Amino acid sequence: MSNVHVVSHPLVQHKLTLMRDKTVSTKGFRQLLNEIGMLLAYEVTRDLPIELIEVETPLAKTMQPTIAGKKLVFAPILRAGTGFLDGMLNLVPSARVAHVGLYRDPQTLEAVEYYFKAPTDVAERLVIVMDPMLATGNSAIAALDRLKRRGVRDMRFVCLLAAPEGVERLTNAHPDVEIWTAAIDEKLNDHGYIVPGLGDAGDRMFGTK
Ligand SMILES: O=P(O)(O)OC[C@H]1O[C@H](OP(=O)(O)OP(=O)(O)O)[C@H](O)[C@@H]1O
Ligand SMILES: O=c1cc[nH]c(=O)[nH]1
Ligand SMILES: [Mg+2]
Repeated sequence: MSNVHVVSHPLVQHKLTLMRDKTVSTKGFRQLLNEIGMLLAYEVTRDLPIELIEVETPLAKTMQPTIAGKKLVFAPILRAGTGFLDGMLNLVPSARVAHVGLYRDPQTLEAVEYYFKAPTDVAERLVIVMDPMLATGNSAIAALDRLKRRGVRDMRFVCLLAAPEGVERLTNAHPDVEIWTAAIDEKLNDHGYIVPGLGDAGDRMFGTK
């Protein structure tokens, strides 16, 4: 799957293994997600274009690299996507933020929108959409659809865990959007949960179950 980048960095893999453990505390889970967010931000920005600009050091004028091209928007899918946000903003503090409020209907597994707020110039930016879980793909597809309706043309999707079904559906629905994930797990269960997975990311982050 050429659209998909599995981030195999040992730090990411180690932290993900810790997060899967059902005995990890809410505090620990949130902290790990934040740390992995930072590492995934590093990976998803790895190929950003650079250009040379002139800088004057105390010793000489010199041409040195700086990030060129579109500015960034981070777009967490509420709620669980916000778990990545602080870590990502630590690396790119000047990024703007778009909030995409979606919940997955537990019966139909359809994504239901309840909030959307994006920077006015979002269409001119590179948008990194983030959500720890890519299960059926319904939420990710709905978020990308919504941002495309706002005119966004350049997007990347970052998650922690994906199910093969979600990767396939997202890739078919949005072949122009590349995916970064720390792992692709075995399957979805009958309730649309990723197996072995890590359970319900939002509930584990916020202690709501
Ligand atoms: O690929 P899908 O089948 O759409 O499933 C993934 C979605 O499910 C979870 O959100 P949930 O609806 O539980 O909301 P929450 O983040 O507020 O807990 C998760 O954070 C994703 O957004
Ligand atoms: O395994 C899953 C699937 C959807 N949402 C989650 O939080 N976990
Ligand atoms: Mg949830």
